[in-house]
Amino acid sequence: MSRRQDAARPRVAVVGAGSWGTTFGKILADGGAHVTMWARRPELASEIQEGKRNSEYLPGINLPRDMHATHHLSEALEGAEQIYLSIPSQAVRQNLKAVRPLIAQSDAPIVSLMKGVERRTGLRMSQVIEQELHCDPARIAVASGPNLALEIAREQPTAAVISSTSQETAEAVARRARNQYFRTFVNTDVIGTEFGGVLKNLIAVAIGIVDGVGYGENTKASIITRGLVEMTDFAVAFGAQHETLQGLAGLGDLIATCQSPLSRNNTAGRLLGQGYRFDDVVKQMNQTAEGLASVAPILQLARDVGVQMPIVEQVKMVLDGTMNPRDIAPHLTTDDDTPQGERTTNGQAGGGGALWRSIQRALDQFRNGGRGAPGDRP
Ligand SMILES: NC(=O)c1ccc[n+]([C@@H]2O[C@H](COP(=O)([O-])OP(=O)(O)OC[C@H]3O[C@@H](n4cnc5c(N)ncnc54)[C@H](O)[C@@H]3O)[C@@H](O)[C@H]2O)c1
Ligand SMILES: O=P(O)(O)OC[C@H](O)CO
Repeated sequence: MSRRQDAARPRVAVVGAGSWGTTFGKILADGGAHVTMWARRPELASEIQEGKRNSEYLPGINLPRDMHATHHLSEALEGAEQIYLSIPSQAVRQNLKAVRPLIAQSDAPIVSLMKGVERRTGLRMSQVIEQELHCDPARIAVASGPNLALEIAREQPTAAVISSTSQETAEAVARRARNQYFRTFVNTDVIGTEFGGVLKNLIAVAIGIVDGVGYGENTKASIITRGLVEMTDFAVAFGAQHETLQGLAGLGDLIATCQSPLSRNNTAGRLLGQGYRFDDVVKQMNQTAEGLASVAPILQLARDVGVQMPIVEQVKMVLDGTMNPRDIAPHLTTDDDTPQGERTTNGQAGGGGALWRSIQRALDQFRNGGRGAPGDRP
C-alpha cells in the first residue's frame, strides 16, 4: 500500500499495546483502518512501528505493515475517528486524565476493550470513561465476547459484541472493527455486555483452581453452569438483559475463558489450585488477570443488591488464603439444608429469586439508613 493510500484510510487510535490492544489494532488494520497504537514503553512502540512485531505479548505474530505505533499519546490520538482503550482496568482512570485534554475538540466514539471493574469504586469501565472524559454515554461503546487475543492474532474466526446505549455508535464501531476473521454483532445492553466480561473472569479463576487441584470435568461443568447462573443473577439485578448473558458476551466468553490454557484468569486460578500463594501468583503473571482485582468489588456490589454468589465468594476465600483450594468444589452449592431449585442461587425459579433480592435490598436499604442500592450511572 502506498503512503497516500494509507493516509486515505479512516484513522483510529488504540491506547495500550499489550496482547489485546495489539490484537485489536491488527483487527482494525486488517479491516481497512489506519491504526496508530499508543504503547507506554518507547521500545515496544518502536518494535511495532519498525519491526511489525510485539514479541513480548504476541510471539510469532506478524503485524500488518500499515499498523503504526508511538509512545506519544498526542500522536496516537491525533485525527482519530474512533479511540479504543486496552489497558488494565485499575490504570484506566489515571490514563484517561492524560487523554482528556488531547481529545477536547473530538467527538470520536470511545471504545472500551477492558473486562474489569475499578477496585476502589466498583465502577464498570464505561462508567469510568464517562466520569473522566465528561462525555455523553451515547459516545461510549464496549467490545466483548469470546476473544482470546492470541487465537485472533492467528486469524482464527471469532465473533464479538459491540455494545453502546446508542445503536448508531454501536453500529459505527462494529462496522470498523470487523474483517474476514472477526465478526461483530451489536446490542444496546452495555451493563450486560460489560458485566459478562467481568464476571466470566471470576468463574474462570474458579475453574483454574479446581483444575490445579486435579478435579475433572464434572466439577468444571458444574462450576461453569452454576457460574452462569451467578453471572446472570448479578447482571440482571443491575439492569442487564437476561439474553445478553446467554450470548457471546456471557456464555460465549465463559466457555472460551474457562476452557483455554491461554486465559490468564484461568492460569492464575490453576496456580492457586496448585498451592501457590496469591502474592506468588501475582508475581508469576506478567500479563493482566483482571479477575484477581475484580473479586472484592463484585462481591461488594452483589451484597448491595442481595445477590448470592457462592462460587465467587469461595474464589475470594482461596485468594485470601482462608480456604484450601481442595475445599472449593464440595461447597459450590449453598449450605442450606433445604434442596435448592436450579435456576437461581436463591433456590427459586424466576420471580422467587427476584422476590428474595427485593427483600434483601429492602433490608440493606434499611441497614444503610434508607440509601438505595447503587444504580447504573456513576
Ligand atoms: N488478552 C486477551 O485475550 C483479552 C481479550 C479481551 C479483553 N481483554 C481485556 O483487555 C484489557 C487489557 O488486557 P491485555 O490482555 O491487553 O493485557 P496485557 O497485560 O497483555 O497488556 C496490558 C498493557 O497495558 C500496559 N499497562 C500496564 N499498566 C499500565 C499503566 N498503568 N498505564 C498504561 N499502560 C499500562 C502494559 O504495558 C501492556 O502494554 C484487560 O481488561 C483484559 O481483560 C484481554
Ligand atoms: O486471558 P483472559 O483470562 O484475560 O481472557 C481473555 C479474554 O477475555 C477471553 O475472551
